[in-house]
Amino acid sequence: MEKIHNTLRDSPVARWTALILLALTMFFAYMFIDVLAPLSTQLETSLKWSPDTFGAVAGSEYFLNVFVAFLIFAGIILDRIGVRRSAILSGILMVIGASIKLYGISDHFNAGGFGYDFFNSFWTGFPASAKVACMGFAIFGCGVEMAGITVSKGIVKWFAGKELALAMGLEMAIARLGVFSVFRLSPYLAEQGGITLSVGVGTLLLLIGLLSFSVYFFFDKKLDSQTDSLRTASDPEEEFKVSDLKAIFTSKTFMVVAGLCVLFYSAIFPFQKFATGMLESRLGMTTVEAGNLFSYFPIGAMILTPFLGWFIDHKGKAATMLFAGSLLVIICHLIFAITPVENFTFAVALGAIILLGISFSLVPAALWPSVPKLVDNKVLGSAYSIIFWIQNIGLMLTPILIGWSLKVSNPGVAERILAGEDIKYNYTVPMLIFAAFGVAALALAFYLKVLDKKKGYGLESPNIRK
Ligand SMILES: N[C@@H](Cc1c[nH]cn1)C(=O)NCC(=O)O
Repeated sequence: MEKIHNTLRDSPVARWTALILLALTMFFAYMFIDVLAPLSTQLETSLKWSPDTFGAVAGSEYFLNVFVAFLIFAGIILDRIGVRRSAILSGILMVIGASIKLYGISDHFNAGGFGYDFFNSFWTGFPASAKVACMGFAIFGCGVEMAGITVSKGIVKWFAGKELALAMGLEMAIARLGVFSVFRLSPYLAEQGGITLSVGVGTLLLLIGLLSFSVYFFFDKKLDSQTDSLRTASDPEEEFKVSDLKAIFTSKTFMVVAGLCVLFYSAIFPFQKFATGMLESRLGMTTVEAGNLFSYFPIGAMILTPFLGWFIDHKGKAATMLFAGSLLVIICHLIFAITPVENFTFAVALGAIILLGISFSLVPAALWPSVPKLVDNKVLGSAYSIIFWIQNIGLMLTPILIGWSLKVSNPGVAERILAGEDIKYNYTVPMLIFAAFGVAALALAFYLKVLDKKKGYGLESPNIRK
């Protein structure tokens, strides 16, 4: 049979190359998200960032997305201007935000450089370095979340009806590799040239990411021109209208998925920021050792996610995976929270980290490819942006809550560390809070299974139809 109607997405080489270009930027973006995560101890001694300051900086990534609702606009922008332009815009935002954060923690700024006096003149309990870092991280956060929804819509554009979940799984695997790399690299770089070197390298890598998005731009343009020329007058592309968003907000199932997403991810991403400190404290390790141990978490997720993506493409069972992943997150956080000191060995910690890695494969592999089953393609960018927006509320508040709970459940410890004493925080209360998020996510995962069975969304069905 002669093949007609071929576009670039029908060529495996072209669509996998497009995926690699998108994923490479996300690799660098995820590195930057956690570049300070393994350095909480150094930040406390060198820049006087107490746990609540550290938590606030971690949460600041989401400030503009949540309060200015940038993510909602980002979804509308994406649905209006398309994947390639949205990718470039998000890449530029990431580079600008990262550069501001780098300036805030730099020796130059903290030795009285431009703007220091101003940022040091108000709310003196919060260091000037942290204020500028928050500003930069908030702008970076707009970029990274916009990039996240853009990449998701981009993958659907290239892989719908093909290896969609596998492609999404691979993109996430590459992002997890970024987290693994930064947990290894950041403490090492900080040891060699200080925290500025770690953040400086992270910023430079984001520039390379922007370059990768720029190359993707041309692939996307070519695909669009081919798709447009194949489109017939009787089959015009459906125009996006803001009023279409009503269907998303009024879908109960969509809201359950969004709720599950915010609860699950609140037990994961904010935990990444505190995990190194927790392991240092519970196992009496150095920062480098704790960073190395925790790096098995993203590696576990990296290995498993594409396989689970393949499984969902061919066999389905996404809703069951969401349930299993939520259950595992509870077990792991409870292990960290309540295992007695004498039983909390390296092996126990490693086992819990690997289990958490499995959980972090099950939920993302199942969640993101399920969204196109719940909404129309013309509002897909907005659907991802609304889920990310709801997720960002949790990701913003949780590190603040955890930093605060760590401080109040350890009265006087921050002051004694600042005075030079070598003592550690007790992480029981923060870890119980993380476990509680898991319990709530499990309840929603169960409800989602019930809804799917009743309404037949096909969440348990394979993506590839034979
Ligand atoms: N919100 C995005 C991107 C992100 C990563 N860390 C903080 N924000 C997201 O959740 N992506 C999905 C994933 O599983 O990485």
